[in-house]
Amino acid sequence: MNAVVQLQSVDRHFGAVKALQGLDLELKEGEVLGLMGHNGAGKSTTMKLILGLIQPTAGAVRVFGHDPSGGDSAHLRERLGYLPENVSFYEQLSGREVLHYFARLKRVPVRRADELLEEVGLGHAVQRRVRTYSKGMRQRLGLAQALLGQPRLLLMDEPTVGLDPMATRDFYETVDRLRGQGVSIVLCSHVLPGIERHIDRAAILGGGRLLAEGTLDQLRHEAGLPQVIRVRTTDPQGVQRQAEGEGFSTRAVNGQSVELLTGDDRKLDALRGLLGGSHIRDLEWEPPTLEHLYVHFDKQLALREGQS
Ligand SMILES: Nc1ncnc2c1ncn2[C@@H]1O[C@H](COP(=O)(O)OP(=O)(O)OP(=O)(O)O)[C@@H](O)[C@H]1O
Repeated sequence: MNAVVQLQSVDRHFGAVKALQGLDLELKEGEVLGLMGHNGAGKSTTMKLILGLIQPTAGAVRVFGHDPSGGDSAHLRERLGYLPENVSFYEQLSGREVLHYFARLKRVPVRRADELLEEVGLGHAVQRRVRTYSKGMRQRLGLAQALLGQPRLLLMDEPTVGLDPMATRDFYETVDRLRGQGVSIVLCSHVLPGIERHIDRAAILGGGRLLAEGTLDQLRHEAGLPQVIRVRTTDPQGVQRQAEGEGFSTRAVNGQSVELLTGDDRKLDALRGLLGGSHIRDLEWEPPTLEHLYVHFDKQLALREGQS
């Protein structure tokens, strides 16, 4: 698979501020990357570098094999869709007028703009002025704008902020569909609710550096966080005794449930031991979520900074 985006040893300084230091990042065709990080971690700077809006202080940025701020930038932008964090439009125009305007800029037939307005669920409000739109409606209009022109690379900053649960679900369906069509996507955020199933890899930035990067499984492996098996039981003390006898850590929860903590290597042993008992009424297994992993890697950064 070809690399659509490639950042090699990228530094970006703003005066004394080292916004990015030695960043290596790659995105392949049809891949969805979640770019995570705390406020000021360097996410927007990374997006701006990929968009060619700014240049690296050191290192190289390549998008479809070209320098995004070089001579091919106009051509590259036709293959790019961007949803900025704070979408703002001409307030006096209607939703349709706004999207027609962007369609002309991107040389896309306005008919496509009308279809997109329907697809993002704004069909009923196309004639209304944007200044009457709610936050979620503006976000939907931003999405439609980003999707104009069938981009092959989509960069989205906090795409689900302001969207209600149905719109969030629709958004992820769109992400899945585009991924199926080979579009490469960067979803940039702190941590987005429900994002796990829709990304191939996550990259966690902190203090301008890449703290961790990989599939969810790779990140779980690297973090080595315990998996939690929560058991509802008629005999919590008995379950705790047995599990601890087998070498697992446990904790009691609300007198009816027990949580058993296990590493990935002993997960099946733990489950077998529990299912062999007769007092189990229900069982839930909770592997570390992306949010747990994010907190873990971010804490490690804080610890390192505390030590230095
Ligand atoms: N134009 C600029 N001038 C000076 N400093 C800047 C500029 N742009 C970004 N920075 C600094 O670079 C660092 C990274 O900023 P960036 O906007 O990339 O973070 P972010 O991860 O997108 O944060 P947030 O989640 O708050 O949007 C911050 O310390 C920020 O203050």
